[in-house]
Amino acid sequence: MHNDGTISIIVNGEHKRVRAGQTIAELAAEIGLVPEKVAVERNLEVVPRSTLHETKLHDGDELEIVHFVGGGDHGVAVDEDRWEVAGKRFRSRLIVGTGKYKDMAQNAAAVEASGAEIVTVAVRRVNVTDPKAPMLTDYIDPKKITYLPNTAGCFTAEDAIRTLRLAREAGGWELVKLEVLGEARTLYPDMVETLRATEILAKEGFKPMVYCVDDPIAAKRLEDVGAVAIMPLGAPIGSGLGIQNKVTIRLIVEGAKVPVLVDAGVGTASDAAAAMELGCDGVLMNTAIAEAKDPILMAHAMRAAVEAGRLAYRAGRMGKRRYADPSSPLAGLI
Ligand SMILES: CC(=O)[C@@H](O)[C@H](O)COP(=O)(O)O
Repeated sequence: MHNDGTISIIVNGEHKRVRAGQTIAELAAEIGLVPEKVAVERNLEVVPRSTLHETKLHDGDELEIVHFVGGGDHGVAVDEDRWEVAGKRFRSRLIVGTGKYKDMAQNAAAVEASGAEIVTVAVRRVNVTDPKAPMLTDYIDPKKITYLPNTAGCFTAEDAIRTLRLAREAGGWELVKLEVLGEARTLYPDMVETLRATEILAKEGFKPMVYCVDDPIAAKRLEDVGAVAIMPLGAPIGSGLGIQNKVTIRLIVEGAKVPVLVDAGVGTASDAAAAMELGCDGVLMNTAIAEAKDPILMAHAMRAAVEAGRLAYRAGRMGKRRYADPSSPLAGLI
């Protein structure tokens, strides 16, 4: 015991001074736990819960005190997790497309089920400005959902820039998704044209999120010329093949100072989870939801997968081993 009437103990690995004669229940309450809902080990021995109110602490005790399952709040701070692009914050890390759906109503229902806060719209194909024709904005409220105009179908920098200038004139959009395709067969991005367009658009005040190859050096160049997000393909657009090169996606994530979102090629929920487990900030997809047998159910699945992948990334996966390792230690078996 110390001169001031306290004793030294270790609680959950941390040194602590407490009043001599204090009970374990009092200590639990002091550290914010409900004594009736804790499990306690003292000096590696389990302390029965029924005795916590009378068991006094001794100098040098080492305690492990935790809320037992069902007793405490094991919730994870999912809701506090946000990502940010060009100064805008979002909770959902899933961006969905607006092509290939049966109709706009089905598209809207899928967006709702996905929990997405951003939809991307091919401004050359989808009507968002002519009130005389069916408008997507009648189904997906632009006050609640951020519209991200994209340049789908553009094969030159000039084409893409012209499309986005028109979009800005019509709807005021500055946060845009740039894609400049190299050829119709593979729909691979033309990186020379993409870099050129990114630089011009950024100088004109646009905030381009840029579809690109899964190449860490190209990603750096894009960032240098003003891309506000890097969007490497997981696999060719509409292929549903899943992430073909996890190594390069991881390298892009490690090197980027702006958000990285896998764009294109996701086929099913595990592909989306894999992208998030690599540390991507989000995933953009269209075909996997729109062409599922039940697009609304798939939108739910994608939402869950993106959230699960993100949680797993934050949690930090265990290391891989070459050989088995027993789940219950074998040492000390009788
Ligand atoms: C780059 C591009 O066009 C993508 O936004 C595409 O629309 C999505 O690709 P998936 O249809 O493969 O999800």
